[in-house]
Amino acid sequence: MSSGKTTLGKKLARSLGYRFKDLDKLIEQDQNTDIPSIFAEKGEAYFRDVESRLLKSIPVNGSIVLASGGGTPCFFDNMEFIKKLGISIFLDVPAHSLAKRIENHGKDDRPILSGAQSLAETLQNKIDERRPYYAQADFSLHGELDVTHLLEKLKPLL
Ligand SMILES: Nc1ncnc2c1ncn2[C@@H]1O[C@H](COP(=O)(O)OP(=O)(O)OP(=O)(O)O)[C@@H](O)[C@H]1O
Ligand SMILES: O=C(O)C1=C[C@@H](O)[C@@H](O)[C@H](O)C1
Ligand SMILES: [Mg+2]
Repeated sequence: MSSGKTTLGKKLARSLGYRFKDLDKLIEQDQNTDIPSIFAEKGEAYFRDVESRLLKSIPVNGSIVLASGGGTPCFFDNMEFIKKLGISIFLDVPAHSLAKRIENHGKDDRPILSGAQSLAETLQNKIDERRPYYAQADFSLHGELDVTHLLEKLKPLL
């Protein structure tokens, strides 16, 4: 949820000479519609099934940088699969910064946040609930650094 997966993922892919894939985009292409419509028309359980199926269609060790969805690691055995896929990175950004990024973005395109009374509080609750999954990533980075510094921190780890 605005932690910077797409921004960093694209730059990282370019610097490694890998392809970049975004799981949310793959889902929208597969379903021929956008994510809010999938949630509204088919429900979250359906979305999570599609998300897991498409995650598992990514080739292991395929020279790909994949940006997952914000909830991807937290359902089914997805995190186990992600760990088999390659190196996993958790971009750890505090809830108040995520809330600012989402407010600036201005579009209500995240069904799991829509209608939230306090964006920062809802994000904090989600992060608390999901941290046990995110914490299984091979590396955690403080995602508030600018993207150039994030890349510098990452490159020696890969
Ligand atoms: N390292 C960073 N520091 C500050 N702002 C950033 C950073 N990385 C990304 N952003 C900004 O945060 C917003 C979300 O970035 P991005 O789309 O890369 O996140 P995401 O994790 O892919 O989000 P989503 O959950 O929508 O897929 C954008 O406005 C982007 O410019
Ligand atoms: O955090 C989540 O559960 C989500 C994040 C987005 O990337 C999308 O995958 C979808 O909106 C759900
Ligand atoms: Mg993204």
